[in-house]
Amino acid sequence: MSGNAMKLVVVGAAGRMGQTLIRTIHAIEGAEVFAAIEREGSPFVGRDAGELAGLGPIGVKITDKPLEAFVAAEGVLDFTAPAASIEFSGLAAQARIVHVIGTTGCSAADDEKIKAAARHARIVKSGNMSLGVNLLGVLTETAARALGPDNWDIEVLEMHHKHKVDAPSGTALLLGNAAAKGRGISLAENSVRVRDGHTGPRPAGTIGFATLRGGSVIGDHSVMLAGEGEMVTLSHSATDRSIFARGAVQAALWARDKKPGLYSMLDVLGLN
Ligand SMILES: NC(=O)C1=CN([C@@H]2O[C@H](COP(=O)(O)OP(=O)(O)OC[C@H]3O[C@@H](n4cnc5c(N)ncnc54)[C@H](OP(=O)(O)O)[C@@H]3O)[C@@H](O)[C@H]2O)C=CC1
Ligand SMILES: O=C(O)C1=N[C@H](C(=O)O)C[C@H](O)C1
Repeated sequence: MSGNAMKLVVVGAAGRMGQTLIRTIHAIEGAEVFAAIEREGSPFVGRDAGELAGLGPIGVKITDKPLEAFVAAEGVLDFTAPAASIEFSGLAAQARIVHVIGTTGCSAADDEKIKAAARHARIVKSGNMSLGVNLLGVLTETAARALGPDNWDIEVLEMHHKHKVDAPSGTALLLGNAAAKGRGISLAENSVRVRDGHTGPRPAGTIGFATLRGGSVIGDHSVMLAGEGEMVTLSHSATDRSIFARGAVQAALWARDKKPGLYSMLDVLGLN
């Protein structure tokens, strides 16, 4: 670890992404696991974060005191749940630090609160922190713009592990938004999120979503552009959660010298 290593707090440190983040930060020269947080009453409070993540002890005990950790740190990596991420964004604003939010399933009202916190915190939020998916978003926007709505129908298909609690996935919505941007329309006004029973024919110009859940799938996404007699499919398959963790650390390092504001992974990766 270098003397200038960025001091990072991992919230939700015992979760699937929390443990992956601990391992990833530990392996990166320019970053340091400064603190690890779980909720009050969690059985993991008091445990060594490295030991829990399979690294062996790293001398960082999991606590339930986020503000104490934030005021002495430079950034927080947050893959938890919407209510928790809103609370953490307020604390990151108080501490004037970087807040990287990977949490999905936030409502429009949640996003407004995060935007308000970004007046004082440097927040990077994305439904997917991987380079591959963000490139897929750019390709989706280009394809949607080139093919147009008259003869091409767009469907976004995703599959995740059986523990996932939100649908469609944050990535599916990111890709749907990219398609909508390519077409110059609003996703909220043109999406079909559920189909069941006698649905009637497909409304022209809509963007459809289909959700599959099962097993241990880390995250598979396809954007299908279906035309008359042909189909273009753009896909991404995640085979290791470290792709999200590496992206989150890259986002924190990128935001270290930025002004307060709300940024996306497209800003971090220079794809905007
Ligand atoms: N943007 C991206 O690239 C990615 C986003 N994600 C998203 O990240 C989120 C987490 O996913 P995953 O790791 O699989 O989920 P997990 O359920 O495995 O982990 C979430 C962790 O956060 C903890 N937590 C919840 N609330 C709080 C709180 N108030 N304070 C402290 N800790 C809290 C949970 O504790 P407890 O169990 O006690 O509730 C749990 O340990 C999801 O929204 C998922 O969609 C996942 C991968 C990539
Ligand atoms: O919950 C997950 O696991 C994942 N969530 C993110 C999403 O909702 O898109 C990103 C990734 O696909 C894994």
